[in-house]
Amino acid sequence: MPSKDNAPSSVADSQLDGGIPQGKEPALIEPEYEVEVKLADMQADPNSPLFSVKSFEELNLKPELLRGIMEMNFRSPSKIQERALPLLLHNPPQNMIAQSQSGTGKTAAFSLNMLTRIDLNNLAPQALVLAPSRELARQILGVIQHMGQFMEGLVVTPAIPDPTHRNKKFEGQIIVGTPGTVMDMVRRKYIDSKQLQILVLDEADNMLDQQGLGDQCKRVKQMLPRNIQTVLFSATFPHDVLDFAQLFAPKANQITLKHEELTIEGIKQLYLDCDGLEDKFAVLLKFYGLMTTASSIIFVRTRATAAQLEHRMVAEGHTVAQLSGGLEGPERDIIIDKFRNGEAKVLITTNVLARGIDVQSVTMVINYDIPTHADGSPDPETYLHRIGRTGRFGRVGVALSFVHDRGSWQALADIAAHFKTDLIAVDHKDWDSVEKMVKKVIRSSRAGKSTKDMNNQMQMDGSADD
Ligand SMILES: Nc1ncnc2c1ncn2[C@@H]1O[C@H](COP(=O)(O)OP(=O)(O)OP(=O)(O)O)[C@@H](O)[C@H]1O
Repeated sequence: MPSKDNAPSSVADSQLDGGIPQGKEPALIEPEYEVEVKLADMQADPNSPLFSVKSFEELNLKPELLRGIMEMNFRSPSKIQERALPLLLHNPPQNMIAQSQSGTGKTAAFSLNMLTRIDLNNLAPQALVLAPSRELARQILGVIQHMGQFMEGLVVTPAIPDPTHRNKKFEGQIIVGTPGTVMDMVRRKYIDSKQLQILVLDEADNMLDQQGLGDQCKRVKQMLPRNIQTVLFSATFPHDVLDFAQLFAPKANQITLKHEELTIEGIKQLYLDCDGLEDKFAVLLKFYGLMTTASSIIFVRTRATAAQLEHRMVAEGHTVAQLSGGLEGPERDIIIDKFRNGEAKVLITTNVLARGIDVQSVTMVINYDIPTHADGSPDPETYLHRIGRTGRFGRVGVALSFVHDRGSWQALADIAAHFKTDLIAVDHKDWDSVEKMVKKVIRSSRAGKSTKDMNNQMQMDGSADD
């Protein structure tokens, strides 16, 4: 990010001005990144071919599970799947702490391990997944069901707040839930924990955060069998949380990312400098005048801002949906489902949906408020998770952050410095170039262009094409 005194470079100057050819839809290619593998067994060689696979077939999966993967159109494992799966599936089961960029297929990695290890003839819970939001828990449940669709007898059960599921046992080989509900249900013996063999924490750094869900997750774990295989996945593991993660999942095999590999090259990170709060809203409206068809998520800091923004945007004639923790569960389910199926194109939300949500049509993430911790300091992890709602599995996407005063500008500059990335300034006095850029990314995304296709094309074609 340039200093505030430097004249901002307009989007017209940016890389985004390459022309994208229309043509056949290519297979998506994961962005390049390196992972570091540290094995619990110090004698073993982490680079041994035993601990990496290049195809799903090499994993000796059950045929019906392999069929499920093919049905999902997964042609080959992603990098995290290549490295994590042999370690997860190895016997005797070992704990794992694994980090990989957003949208690179962590869900499939931990789901395949569970689907491989469960006994379908036994309806007692054998694997438990904890996720930080009901939306993410429901999404993970959907992935497991999709992947296991040919496994006869498979039952996957949600454990999220549900008024229709009172005083009933939770049956099913795999339970996916949020920590509060799971803690309550295990304690009251509605979830029988005796035969649980696997515990997965998705978004593990968030789940182990001592200021937030850490206490609940710790209590759940204390009620589970001692030798349970504990699997922790996230795109981010700040150092202090990693220390606690190592206590939570002792002797774990570890897969980590280099710090500078954290941001995804397919997500074009831009920012817009506004003249105060009212101007910020006016610029947002103007921006949405350009954005007619693509799906986007607008992140704000508080529930009150989410509701207010919804109200004001609707009054201006925009069709938007709003989801925050203030709404009841079933209402939240309706809203996210509407967004997933494209009925609502714009979703205004808080950090409740910052993590994990996978809606491939999202081409744009807007940080209307820059993410900060409760004490007001910048929150780079949340920034990374928020922008990771676009650019999924090698797709292209745009993350646009609004700054409106010295404080928000500094917070964004600190976040950019943290990830050693440059943010490109959008000149909102030059709406023509903004419009061109937005349309180009939307078009590439719709055509299923991968990051590589787009970057290659940009190198070949330096000038604007429309
Ligand atoms: N091997 C694969 N081949 C093709 N697509 C895949 C493969 N693995 C996963 N995907 C797809 O990639 C997308 C992102 O996967 P997933 O939601 O698991 O990402 P993630 O790493 O958990 O991201 P986040 O950190 O945001 O939670 C999904 O739509 C999924 O279907």
